[in-house]
Amino acid sequence: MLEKLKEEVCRANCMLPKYGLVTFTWGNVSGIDRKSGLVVIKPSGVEYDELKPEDMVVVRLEDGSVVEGTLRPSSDTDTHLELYRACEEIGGVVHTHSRYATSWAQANRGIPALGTTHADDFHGAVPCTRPMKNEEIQGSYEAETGRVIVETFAGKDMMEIPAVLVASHGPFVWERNAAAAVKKSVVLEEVARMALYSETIAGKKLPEMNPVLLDKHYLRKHGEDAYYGQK
Ligand SMILES: O=C(CO)[C@@H](O)[C@@H](O)COP(=O)(O)O
Repeated sequence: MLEKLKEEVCRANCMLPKYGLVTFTWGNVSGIDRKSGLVVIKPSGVEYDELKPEDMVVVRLEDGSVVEGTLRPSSDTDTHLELYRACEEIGGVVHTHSRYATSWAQANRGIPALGTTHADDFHGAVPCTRPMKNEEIQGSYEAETGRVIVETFAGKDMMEIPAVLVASHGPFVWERNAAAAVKKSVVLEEVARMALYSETIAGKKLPEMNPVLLDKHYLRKHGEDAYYGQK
């Protein structure tokens, strides 16, 4: 079942250590097959260098039930599912505890858009969620995490800023497929690092960049009038 997607998702998971986004098994990638309503995700707690496509777990988008796989799915599966349910355009989701993005999350701060490196990929600051309430943490924690993310994006296009920092936790990133979501996670980590350095050099919390420059750079790469790269 979904052999190609399993291969893609397995490969995408193996990219996490390659790009320095994870320590031990602290991250997961999933991908969705919208036609069947099935999600393929990494098994929980398995070392990346041991992962094989056949180890991937297939779950139902509707209720998270496992339809194929002998291993337990990622502990963050319910958060991934909430994101897929909230936005039809999402095809892949990544969660890591990458050092710089997680540091901003632990500071309960979003990553401000300070320059064009950020604007090329994110059409504005990457937000940080509100802190979760005790009843949310004690309830269906992972699903509630997904709901708090979705709440953070109320009235916004999730594909224009395809990342969030969950307060006191870490980043979740989404894109049209699993590989693209990993690539976006690399960019997120890089802009998180740059924003930290920028504020350190300035010695203060910096204001957001000029919105005209933000639009210019974002729209060079996205939308109908994009002209970056080759046709
Ligand atoms: O948040 C954590 C650990 O605190 C998890 O995201 C991380 O270890 C990955 O877990 P899984 O191996 O995907 O279950």
